[in-house]
Amino acid sequence: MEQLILVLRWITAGESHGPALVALVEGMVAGVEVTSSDIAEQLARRRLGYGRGARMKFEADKITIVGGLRHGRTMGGPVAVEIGNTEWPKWETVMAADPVDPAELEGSARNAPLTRPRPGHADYSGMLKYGFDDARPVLERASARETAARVAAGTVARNFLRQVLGIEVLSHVISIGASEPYDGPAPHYADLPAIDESPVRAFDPGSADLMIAEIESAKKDGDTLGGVVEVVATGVPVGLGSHVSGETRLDARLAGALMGIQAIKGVEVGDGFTTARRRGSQAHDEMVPGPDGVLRSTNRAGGLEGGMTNGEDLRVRVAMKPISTVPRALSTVDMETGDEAVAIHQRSDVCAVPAAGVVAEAMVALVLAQAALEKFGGDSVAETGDNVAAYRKRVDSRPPRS
Ligand SMILES: Cc1cc2nc3c(=O)[nH]c(=O)nc-3n(C[C@H](O)[C@H](O)[C@H](O)COP(=O)(O)O)c2cc1C
Ligand SMILES: C=C(O[C@@H]1CC(C(=O)O)=C[C@@H](OP(=O)(O)O)[C@H]1O)C(=O)O
Repeated sequence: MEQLILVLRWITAGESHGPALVALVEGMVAGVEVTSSDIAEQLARRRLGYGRGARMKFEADKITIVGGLRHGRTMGGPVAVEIGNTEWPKWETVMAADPVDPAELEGSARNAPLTRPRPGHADYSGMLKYGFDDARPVLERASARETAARVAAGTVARNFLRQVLGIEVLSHVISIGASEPYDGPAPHYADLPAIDESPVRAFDPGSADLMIAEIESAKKDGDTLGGVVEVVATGVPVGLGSHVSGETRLDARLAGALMGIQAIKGVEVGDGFTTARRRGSQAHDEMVPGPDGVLRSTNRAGGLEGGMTNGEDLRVRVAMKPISTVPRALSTVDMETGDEAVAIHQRSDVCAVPAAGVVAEAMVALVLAQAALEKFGGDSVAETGDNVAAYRKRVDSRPPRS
């Protein structure tokens, strides 16, 4: 019989303009408190942000918990969440699952084939790879609407991390476009409500003003922007991940999950690229004995050494490229005629960096929850919690104190 290894896994399904998205989380222990309002709250955070397009204003995220929860707690089976697209009635014909009469598709711009691929989006490569004459089936799944499902899945992980390990995950925007990057201290979880209040999800109001000015200027010019977001996880125990192989290194797993977010083009762990320019004496986080164990005065490593967490706060940054549906449309080639053309540009976000931060939190939470379940095992919050407590006791006693 095939061996089943059930550590945490997640998957999403659904299209941007289909009836719904679905998120499935398998391998979560029983007893984690999760409610539909917890998921709704996280989804609402993803919709925030100055620079998002028209769709975010009129579309609501309609949640249905399909399985895995009873009376606000996980039961140990897969958690399935459906997020309805409230725009669906407008797309019922063009996105119908069953065959439609071609006559029904005629006469509506919405139903016309999309043959002018957007540089920077998945349209061109997807049309060639999958053999489509129309970019619709490619963009429907490439669209970052899918990130709503990831945030729903991430809510299960973040609730587990909070309840069993006391880990909190937050994010804040470092820069948008060419705005001067924020370089002050990393925020704490208690700062998250203020960050979410900021129209660009920035920690520092001065940096926020610069980001807003960038967005306004890009919008006026019919242009789009990317930016940089930092994710911070606090309360992380030492020893998640492993040094023993490339695929078990937690930095590699975090980078893979974060690069899997639409439009993310770079991941930096701790001071990353800045550290590459430093001398060793200025690059690492020296250790001194403290009353409760080893102390570090800096956290340039972002809480990761040798592919393992080192007990400091985890800090990772992602670089998002500018939105590829540029209103001042880019040059492309019409795939039907071979002629010069301008790319599809009906509507779009100008900048989705603040939302990408919430998605990045979800991915970090899922990877941390997976690493924690691998390390601590268990089938219930109580059992995993006991394992965590025993491990914490063991590591807290080292080194010996005088
Ligand atoms: C939260 C979020 C919102 C996005 N909104 C848009 C959008 O409105 N228009 C667009 O063209 N791309 C948008 N994108 C980016 C595209 O999904 C992305 O560029 C596309 O999938 C190709 O990215 P890739 O090169 O990383 O695969 C968004 C990305 C994220 C993370
Ligand atoms: C719908 C969401 O993001 C969408 C992501 C997206 C893209 O190409 O990635 C394109 C836009 O959709 P549309 O082309 O329908 O206007 C965004 O609104 C969402 O985040 O919920």
